[in-house]
Amino acid sequence: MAEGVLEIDRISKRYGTVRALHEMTFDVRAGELFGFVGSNGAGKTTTMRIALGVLAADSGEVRFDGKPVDLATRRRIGYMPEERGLYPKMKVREQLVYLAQLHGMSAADARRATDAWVDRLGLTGRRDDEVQKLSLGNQQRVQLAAALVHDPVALVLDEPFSGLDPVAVDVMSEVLREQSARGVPVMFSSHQLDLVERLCDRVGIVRSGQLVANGGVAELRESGPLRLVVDAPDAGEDWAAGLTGVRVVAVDGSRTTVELGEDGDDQQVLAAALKTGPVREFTRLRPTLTELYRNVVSEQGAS
Ligand SMILES: Nc1ncnc2c1ncn2[C@@H]1O[C@H](COP(=O)(O)OP(=O)(O)OP(=O)(O)O)[C@@H](O)[C@H]1O
Repeated sequence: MAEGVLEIDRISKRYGTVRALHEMTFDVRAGELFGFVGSNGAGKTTTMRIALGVLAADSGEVRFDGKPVDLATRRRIGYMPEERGLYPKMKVREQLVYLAQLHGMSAADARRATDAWVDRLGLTGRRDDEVQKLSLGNQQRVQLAAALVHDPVALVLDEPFSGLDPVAVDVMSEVLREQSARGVPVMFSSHQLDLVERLCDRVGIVRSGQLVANGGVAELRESGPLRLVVDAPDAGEDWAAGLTGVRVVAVDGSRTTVELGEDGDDQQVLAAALKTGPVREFTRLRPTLTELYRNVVSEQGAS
């Protein structure tokens, strides 16, 4: 069982005049599913390529299990590159056996592991087909098998869910959960925030080459502003206007959604609503990951 922690420590990278990463820092712990999110060009792929040694950093260090990652360790990390990395003319089984051996497995172990993953990922009927003849979703399953076939100690996956149909998304989710349950640190990037929210133990939001939020999904949501949904059928439209620390964000018929600032008080809102007559609903809401993400991105727009 893998026990390591993958640490990304103050990684900086420039492409000419473009600052792609600036002291990017986070870690992915053993047994953790870490979702890496951020807008296009934020620096996710660059970070993952540096973690795998496909690209050199200008400064900073990547460590696994407390030690700087060297070639031998890299061979033990499962990687799914964004540009994918399969040989189109090679057959599925032949290719996976070959890749497993490149990662140091014996021929017999490579065949055994290949057959197990081919079966697990529903590729048995395709194992003697050339990769280029498979649908994109099936190619992605092969790519996942390639990342897993050598029994990796950590997994780094660049947008593994993009382009998958719902059944394939379920298979991918299940496999990633299984791997993290085995103690493998798993990080993946995605633009599908609902999926990240459902699946991940921890989420990192990257903006302009830096991590601007990092925490458990529940913890991140708790850190966001509290909203209240109040249904007061007899109240006038502006019953909540003028309450201290309260901002009205939506009015839908008799339902009003307000956001509480630091000096806002939910009990004061409830009392004000009750003064107008009956209150049919009073719900506390924390922002979803998607809403938090939008806040982070719009702060970027404002800065
Ligand atoms: N080979 C390259 N040459 C020059 N600039 C590059 C190169 N690769 C990436 N960049 C720039 O570095 C920044 C970070 O890009 P990166 O691909 O890491 O972002 P990303 O978060 O993975 O984006 P996406 O979600 O679109 O995949 C962007 O400004 C990008 O244009």
